[in-house]
Amino acid sequence: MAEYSTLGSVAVLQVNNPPVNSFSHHVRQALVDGLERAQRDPAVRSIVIMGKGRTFPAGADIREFGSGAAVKMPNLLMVLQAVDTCQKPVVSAIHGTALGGGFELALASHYRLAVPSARMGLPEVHLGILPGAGGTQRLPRVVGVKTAIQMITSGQHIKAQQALSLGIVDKIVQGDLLKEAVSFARSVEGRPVEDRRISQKTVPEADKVDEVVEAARKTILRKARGAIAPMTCVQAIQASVLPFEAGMAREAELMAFLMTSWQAPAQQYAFFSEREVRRWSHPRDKRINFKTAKPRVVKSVGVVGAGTMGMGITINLLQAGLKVVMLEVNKKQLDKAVNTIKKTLSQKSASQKMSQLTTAMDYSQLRDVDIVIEAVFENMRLKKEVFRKLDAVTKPQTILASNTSGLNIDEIAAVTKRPDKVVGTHFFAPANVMRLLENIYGRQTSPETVATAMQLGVTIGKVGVLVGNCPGFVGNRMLGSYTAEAVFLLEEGAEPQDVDRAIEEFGFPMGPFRMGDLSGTDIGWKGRIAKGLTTEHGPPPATPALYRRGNRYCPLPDMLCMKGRLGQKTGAGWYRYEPGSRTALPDPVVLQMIQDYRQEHGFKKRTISSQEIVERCLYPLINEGFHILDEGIAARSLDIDVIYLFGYGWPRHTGGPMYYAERVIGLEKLLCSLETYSARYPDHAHLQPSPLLRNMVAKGGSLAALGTDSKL
Ligand SMILES: C/C=C(\C)C(=O)SCCNC(=O)CCNC(=O)[C@H](O)C(C)(C)COP(=O)(O)OP(=O)(O)OC[C@H]1O[C@@H](n2cnc3c(N)ncnc32)[C@H](O)[C@@H]1OP(=O)(O)O
Repeated sequence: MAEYSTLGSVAVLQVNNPPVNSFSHHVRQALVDGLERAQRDPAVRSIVIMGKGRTFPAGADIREFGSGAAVKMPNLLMVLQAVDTCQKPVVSAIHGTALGGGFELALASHYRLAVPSARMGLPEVHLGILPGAGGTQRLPRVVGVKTAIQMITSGQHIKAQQALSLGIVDKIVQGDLLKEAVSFARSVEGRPVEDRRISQKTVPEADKVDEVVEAARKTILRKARGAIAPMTCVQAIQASVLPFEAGMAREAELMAFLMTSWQAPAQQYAFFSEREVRRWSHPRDKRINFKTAKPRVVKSVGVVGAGTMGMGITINLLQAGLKVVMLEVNKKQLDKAVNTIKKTLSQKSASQKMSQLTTAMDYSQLRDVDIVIEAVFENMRLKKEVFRKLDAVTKPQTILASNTSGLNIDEIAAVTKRPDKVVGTHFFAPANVMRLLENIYGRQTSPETVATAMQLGVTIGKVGVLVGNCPGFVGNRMLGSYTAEAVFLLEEGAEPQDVDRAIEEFGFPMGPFRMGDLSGTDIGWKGRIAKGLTTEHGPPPATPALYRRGNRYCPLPDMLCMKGRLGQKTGAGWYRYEPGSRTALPDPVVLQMIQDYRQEHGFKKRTISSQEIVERCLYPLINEGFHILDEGIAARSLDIDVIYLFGYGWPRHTGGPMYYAERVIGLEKLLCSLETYSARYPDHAHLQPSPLLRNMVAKGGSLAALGTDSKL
């Protein structure tokens, strides 16, 4: 609701709809009623609108989308029209986050005040829609088309000070917002409101709009990678040079197009899933969950290993205000890491944050920390050695976490006397940037330990997802079938750039080969050597070239590594790189290597369509997701989707692999395609449809229902 009160001549409307004061139907109704009441009351000469509790309205109620409540009158447009055309000055007083419809409400007001900590913006693009309550028409009238495009297509929030510089906010107020707003409202009483109406202004430099739009188009199309909302936002902004009513009509038309697209619900699903993962449960025992398990307090963290991952994790922990003891046995590496950490932390807070960091070369210095995150090389023997030492030196309550990307947590835990306090915390590189934290539940991990790892994720600003223990966990296990199929495509006739192009056109920031070059082609190679699938000098003795342990195997990635082509770091991998450049250039040497290989093994080169590339790479990945759900490694399909959205660059506008499978491809079609491909390639095991997928197609049922139905 919106609470109505008066303070002398000022009517105050306070939106009260926790947690974020969104514009649910009852709020819209209360605002319209409040405005009418204020208009009617001769004693009222000005109106203040603000939010109660933590924030100014953060936009429309996204939970209403697609339901009757969203279209129930009055809609938001009517509320904003009432504000804009009000005869008495309306002042929006902003604190917290004025987002989406909330920011649009502020723009429809005649004056805007903000506290210094306030932030504002139009993030609708992240929900697959556009600011459809006049945001695409009013914002350019204040800041110009170029800035409006930047703000609306990025969805970024800006701070109060920047809003002031851009002319969005009239004044930044210190102290009590209500008091300040009421006093400001009094000061503008009696002044004409006509020239305060943004809707009646014209767009600055309107004659240059086509030029600006054209310049923005290329960048936006490249960045959007298949998402339709960003460019549709631009089209709406372009219409802001028309008379206001005509621009609003165009905005409404484009909004209707986006609202009815398949991408909007996918992005709204992504929004809620990102938050839903916080309500975790044990994948196989739903009685153990975020409500029943209590985390331990974590104030200090040990990090073992000062390589790329250890360094990134340390930065992340320091940024969150935690005390860190970073252990590295190699002094040179330790010094290098400290320098990099210092440089990476923001200038403003570097010295304060660095004072929270202790470096160590001796394990005994980790004795008092609350949790240790091991981030040494991905090698079981080494990890076991580290865990034995940690178990010996740390206090009994200390939780021991491994940043393994796929090794067996139970095997690591077994070398300690506290397997209940061992957990997997899989960070993604760069660890101080990537939002995903895949937490792994071992067989003996206690609920308290899991709750602590999940809470630590929240503390350090990660999106934490809890999964069970299996090789590669969820993310890398699914990725395995994707990369395997990508190299099989090379055998048949595709070139690395064909595969990458198709996957990037689908929406990934990078295809598998460019990604391989970035992370280092030797990472997978070392893993295959460790598993005995290959050696540093070629296939193990007496191994058929194209098979390992009965499974189809493509040795092309091993051959690449044997040539010393380890990716960007060696200037050559699947592509070549000019010195100092990260641009992947197709390399005749690699193409020849692939061609020779095809000839040697009797593969006949054929042209492979982008559609086949996408299906062959992504369908097995999704299929593995069904296996994972079936085995209870992930509790819900949304957990898998969030892992892929936040850790693997899966395009957000498709909702994530499992959402995409069910809502966009359709399970029946997915099954049919997998059956077709597996009939064509009977020895590609990952193309064999999962029993769960077959079952769901045969019996019906949704992935969402699967997540909420406890298997126990
Ligand atoms: C047409 C369309 C129009 C006019 C629009 O306005 S579209 C909506 C535009 N606004 C947004 O996209 C804002 C979305 N919300 C956020 O960015 C953040 O929630 C926040 C910055 C406002 C607050 O962040 P934080 O403090 O981290 O809190 P959470 O993100 O965890 O959110 C708390 C709970 O509130 C729910 N929520 C948030 N925004 C909305 C909303 N607009 N409608 C409905 N519900 C919303 C969110 O899901 C959390 O719920 P729980 O998970 O706690 O149940």
